[in-house]
Amino acid sequence: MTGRVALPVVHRAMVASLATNIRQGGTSAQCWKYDLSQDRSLGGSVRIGQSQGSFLTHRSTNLLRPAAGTISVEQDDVNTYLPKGDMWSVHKFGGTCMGTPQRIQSVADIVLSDSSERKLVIVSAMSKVTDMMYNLVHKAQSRDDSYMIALEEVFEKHMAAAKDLLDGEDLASFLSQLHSDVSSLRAMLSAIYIAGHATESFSDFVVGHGELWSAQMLSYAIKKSGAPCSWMDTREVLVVKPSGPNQVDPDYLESEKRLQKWFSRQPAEIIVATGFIASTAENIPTTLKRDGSDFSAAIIGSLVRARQVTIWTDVDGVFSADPRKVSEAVILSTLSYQEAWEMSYFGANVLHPRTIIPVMKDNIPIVIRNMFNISAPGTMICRQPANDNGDLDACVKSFATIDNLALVNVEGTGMAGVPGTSSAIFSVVKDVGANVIMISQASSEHSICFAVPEKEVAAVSAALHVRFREALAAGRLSKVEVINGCSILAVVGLRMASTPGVSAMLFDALAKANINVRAIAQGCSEYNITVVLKQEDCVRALRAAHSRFFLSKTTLAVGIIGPGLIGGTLLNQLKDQAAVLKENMNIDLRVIGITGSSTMLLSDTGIDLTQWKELLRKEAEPADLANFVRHMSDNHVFPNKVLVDCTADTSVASHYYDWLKKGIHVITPNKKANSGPLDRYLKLRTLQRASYTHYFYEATVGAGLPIISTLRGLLETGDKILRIEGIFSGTLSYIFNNFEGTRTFSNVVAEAKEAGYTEPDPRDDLSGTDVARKVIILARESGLTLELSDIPVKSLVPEALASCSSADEFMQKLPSFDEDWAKQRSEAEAAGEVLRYVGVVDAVNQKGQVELRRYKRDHPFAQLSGSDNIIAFTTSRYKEQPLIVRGPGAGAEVTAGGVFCDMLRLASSLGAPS
Ligand SMILES: NC(=O)c1ccc[n+]([C@@H]2O[C@H](COP(=O)([O-])OP(=O)(O)OC[C@H]3O[C@@H](n4cnc5c(N)ncnc54)[C@H](O)[C@@H]3O)[C@@H](O)[C@H]2O)c1
Ligand SMILES: N[C@@H](CCO)C(=O)O
Ligand code: NA
Repeated sequence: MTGRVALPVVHRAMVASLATNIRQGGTSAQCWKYDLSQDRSLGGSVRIGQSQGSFLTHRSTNLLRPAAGTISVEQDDVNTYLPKGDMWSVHKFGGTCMGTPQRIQSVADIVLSDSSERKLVIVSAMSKVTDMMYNLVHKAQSRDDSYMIALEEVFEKHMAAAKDLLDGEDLASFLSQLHSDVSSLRAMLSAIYIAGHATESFSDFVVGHGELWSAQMLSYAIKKSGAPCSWMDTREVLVVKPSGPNQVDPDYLESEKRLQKWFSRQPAEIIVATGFIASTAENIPTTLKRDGSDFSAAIIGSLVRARQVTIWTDVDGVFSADPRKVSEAVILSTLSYQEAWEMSYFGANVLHPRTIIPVMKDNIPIVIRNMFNISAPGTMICRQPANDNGDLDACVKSFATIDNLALVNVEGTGMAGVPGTSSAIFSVVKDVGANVIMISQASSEHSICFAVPEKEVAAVSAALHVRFREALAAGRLSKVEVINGCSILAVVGLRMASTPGVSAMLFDALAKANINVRAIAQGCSEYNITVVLKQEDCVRALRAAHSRFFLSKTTLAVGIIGPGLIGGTLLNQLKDQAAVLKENMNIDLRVIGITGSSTMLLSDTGIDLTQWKELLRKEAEPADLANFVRHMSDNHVFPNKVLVDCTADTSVASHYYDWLKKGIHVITPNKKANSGPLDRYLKLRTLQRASYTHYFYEATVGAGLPIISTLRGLLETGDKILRIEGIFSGTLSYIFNNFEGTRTFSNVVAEAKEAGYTEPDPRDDLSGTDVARKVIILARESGLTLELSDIPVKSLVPEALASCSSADEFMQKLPSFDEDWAKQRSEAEAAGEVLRYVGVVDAVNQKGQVELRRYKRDHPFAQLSGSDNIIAFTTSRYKEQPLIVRGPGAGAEVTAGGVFCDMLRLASSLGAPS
């Protein structure tokens, strides 16, 4: 029948009515109507009747016009049109995603939430079903009649899932299909049982049912929401031909034709298609073999020129390294096809390279996403990711390892310049059926080395010895050597090509981790650098290399010694602030060790600071400072390490020199090193000045107050220090600020101890030693070469108590001296004065002094409160009026804050943003 339709200028609606006319004439042109009226990217030609009518889409006006005059439409010739291009989004859901009725419902929800105009959804069988189906075949052909029970289980599983998921007519029609499929399977299996043999196509026929059922269930689940959805048995569409053992090639032309035809019958907006299965050109059911469903998705994505193919799985995307080996591994946002390809070779759980080919030729991006964590954006695999920022470290995308390899080294002077040696070697390897994983030959041609799986190396070596017996005997070859126990570390990144310095960074990281490289290979494509090393070094190498490229350069591995009042407070401050620092300043602080005097806690990647106290109690090991330091220096994951000494211990302080020598930075509020023997101090400072390893100690004087940094600032800018004078003891400041006649002296001392101002032993404060240490520290910082013993100190510890064996005993006995103190105080008060304990650095006369003085009530030193320190710097520039720093100079929070500040100073000297 012929219809005649005039189309001078046709708007979309007109095309719809044209299609209606055709349909009324008896042609099934639904899809044509559908496409023409909705498809913005439509173009090309439609053969209608005798004449060739070209419909051109005018993209800006949405007008369709026939290229020439009037078109006669003849029903038989109406070509259906499969829309292609931007509007198609292809999704693939694997077995795990289809594991339960609830998950199938979630899959339906994900599909429905995709706003693409058209969606093609490829599904695998419900999880475990493919194995169950193979097992049916296996049982039947082994004449094990329990295949019948196993078939019943398959039936039950799908019936139960369908009953959970569907209802009403949908359920009824699915179950009736399931019944009928199971009957034919029963017949097929019985035939296999009788024959005792299943051909590949019989087996493929049986196995493919898992996908048929899951696709139908999902399409019903989607339809429930009212969305137009059809399901597709891809055996009607996908045509493949065998191309090797366990491998098939798609026949794109034939598949496309069949897809067109299929679509003309069922032009739904959403199509759920079976993954994994296909048919031969002769319509015999077959499968796409390994990774079949991903492959189906890629082929179909290419057939419809999809906008994107999304592979849904149960991981957030592709990691930069195996996260079981590298806890720092990150999800990559993009990968090029080549990179994905390289990585899949190295066993990264990406995609089979074959899967990438169909989409790669059309530049269709593949996105790998986690169906159980929809908020994760996943990894996009596309042509050339656009996130290049020009950084060296951005050139490397990922790291992978292969274990259980052996290197074979064929060496000898007779190889150089002799064509055919390598051909002879590798034909031997081929003949024993071994797989060569990498090859390296230096240009001197004296040796060829290659890696094979360890289990194949004995055969390879034996065959080489036979083949080269004469050459070995004649000395032309000196040896055929096998090195067992090797691993490969592969570094993958498209942009390594043409970026100088990448391999230097890699090898530097390996060298710093003290890892010996046995062999190296880099193809001239430069996508991959392969390094062979000892298997036992492999994970360490992987971590060291990964951290070099992926960790922020201002990542600091921190070891805390002495988690007492200050150390503990610091740990809590780090816990609260770490995330902010990382987010805002890219400073990544990881506490990888905490040691007290009896126990220590170690971690390779970072201790959970929300529970450091518990962990230190429960999971700690006996403290051992040498092991603790070894743990820090042996860690090659982190680019920088710092030990923070929060003890008051002299022996801990005596190690700073060695630590700095090892390249470990040191930060401390402990005064012992800087106020200890002068020669040691000078040696330490000389080393500090000569190296790029840092030593910071701001909290040793005035706790968190900027005393050391102020002094440094003055000196470094050329100012001359004349005198530093002040109240340097938080404890003694507190005591004399509060000893006003209302409480006894010993009570006030106890309060200061309680408030955390005192040294672990308050006698260190009362004796003036603590102040003397601070005076020495500032004096030495100003260039004076004084020993602690050079400072005359007025001790406030009653002579009788100096020999108390403990701080507790001292505190208990202190009240007996309260009367003396009360007397001193009243005498001062009577004179309108207060008692203040002061320290002085007299730079002009090169000396220091610590004493208890009386000051008039209106003197600045008399105005302090709490644990205030006040330090006055008189210098050439600040001569008339000294520069004064004042504020709380003791206490847990301010001191820990001062130590923390030093850590950030360190980070900033390592390059953190300001
Ligand atoms: N408290 C303050 O206001 C203040 C102010 C500035 C500086 N500081 C200095 O801070 C340091 C710590 O003071 P604190 O008040 O926290 O003392 P603390 O006694 O509360 O803590 C010291 C911790 O170090 C541990 N320790 C001692 N020797 C050790 C060793 N060899 N190995 C490992 N751990 C060891 C102790 O067990 C204790 O847990 C001292 O050097 C002190 O001078 C304190
Ligand atoms: N015990 C010291 C701590 C600060 O170094 C003081 O009281 O000042
Ligand atoms: Na300070």
